[in-house]
Amino acid sequence: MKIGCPTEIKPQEFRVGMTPDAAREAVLRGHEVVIQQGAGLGAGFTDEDYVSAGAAILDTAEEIFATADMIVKVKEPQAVERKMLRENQLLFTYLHLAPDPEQTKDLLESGCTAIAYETVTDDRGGLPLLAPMSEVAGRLAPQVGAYTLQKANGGRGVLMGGVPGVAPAKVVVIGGGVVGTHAAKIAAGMGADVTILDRSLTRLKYLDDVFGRSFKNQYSTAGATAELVRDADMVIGAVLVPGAAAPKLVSRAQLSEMKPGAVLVDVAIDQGGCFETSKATTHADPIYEVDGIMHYCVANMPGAVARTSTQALGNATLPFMLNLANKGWRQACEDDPHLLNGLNVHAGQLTYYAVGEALGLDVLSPKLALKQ
Ligand SMILES: NC(=O)C1=CN([C@@H]2O[C@H](COP(=O)(O)OP(=O)(O)OC[C@H]3O[C@@H](n4cnc5c(N)ncnc54)[C@H](O)[C@@H]3O)[C@@H](O)[C@H]2O)C=CC1
Ligand SMILES: CC(=O)C(=O)O
Ligand SMILES: [Mg+2]
Repeated sequence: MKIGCPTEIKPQEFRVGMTPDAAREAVLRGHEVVIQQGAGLGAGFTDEDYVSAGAAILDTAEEIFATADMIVKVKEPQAVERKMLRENQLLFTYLHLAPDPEQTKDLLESGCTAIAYETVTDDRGGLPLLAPMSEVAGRLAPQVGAYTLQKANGGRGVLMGGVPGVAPAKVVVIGGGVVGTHAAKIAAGMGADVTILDRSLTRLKYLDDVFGRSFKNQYSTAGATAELVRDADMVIGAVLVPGAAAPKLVSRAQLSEMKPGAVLVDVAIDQGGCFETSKATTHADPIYEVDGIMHYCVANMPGAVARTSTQALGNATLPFMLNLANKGWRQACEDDPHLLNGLNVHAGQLTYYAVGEALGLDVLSPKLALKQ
């Protein structure tokens, strides 16, 4: 198979879909790998690194999209990229279609087959291709939140860990999955007073067993959330209902009850955000204010630490990418129901129920898509 990896073009996105190591693994299995010139530079990989791994370098994205059987990326294809996708071409990347009707329409029109990293599953109920970026975004959230809390950045001027004689910042993390757990670990490590909310008791029990007293946890109800948010210096939004738009858990009206200069970090923004006032921002202009509350809502947070993120994502996608290349998408998905769960679009039809529900579109069963 010919595998193509273009340069990411989303603003301030420095990750790349394939590392030189991933390219080498594909070449060793007899595949042809084409990388867009300079695609790896943002993550610290030169064209020479890819050539040493056996890949070929092409000058433009047009050439990559025109020749590759499978496109491996990081972020959802942008409008100009969607125009280059072809019928029968396989796209393997993050998509986040539920909050994105325009992208969905373009992918359906392209006739491509699209497997979304964020809906591939594993046999422990996890999301193995979302997890590495959730780890990164979770660990980044208190870091960017702490910066936003600084007075000059619009925040309350509160130090995460406080100092002897002065209380630390109160951090509330809504959602105790991968993002939330990593966020809580780092925030607690910075000395903050941290509480995680989740609506899964099993998850809360796990957090309690593993993390003991380093942070508190509470069952997520509207009442508990409102009370904690009112008193918080920083709220980190980390919920997920897989494939679906994020539930709105903090309303605009609640902002007026919060402390002026408190910070909301909405990591769940790539699924539409879990605060009513969230709108996606970029690394170039990440922070905005609503009713005196600072919002950080960057939809591709891991791009800020592109090298760490590219390596972490590459480790997770590699076995799936190799299976897709070795067997073709149909056989690979037939053999692995977890990979089939990643199928979101095939030949003009949606194949993921939660996306169909969010966008009011018909869905073809993924199992039937395998036959088409
Ligand atoms: N902005 C960015 O750059 C990035 C965003 N993300 C996003 O972060 C979000 C979280 O991802 P993960 O932690 O990997 O998901 P996860 O599935 O590991 O955890 C989500 C948690 O939310 C909980 N939850 C669901 N509804 C809830 C509610 N109403 N109240 C409290 N808890 C609730 C679930 O029980 C689960 O424990 C996703 O939307 C993901 O796409 C992930 C990585 C990067
Ligand atoms: C998860 C995701 O969308 C990202 O890492 O950008
Ligand atoms: Mg994202």
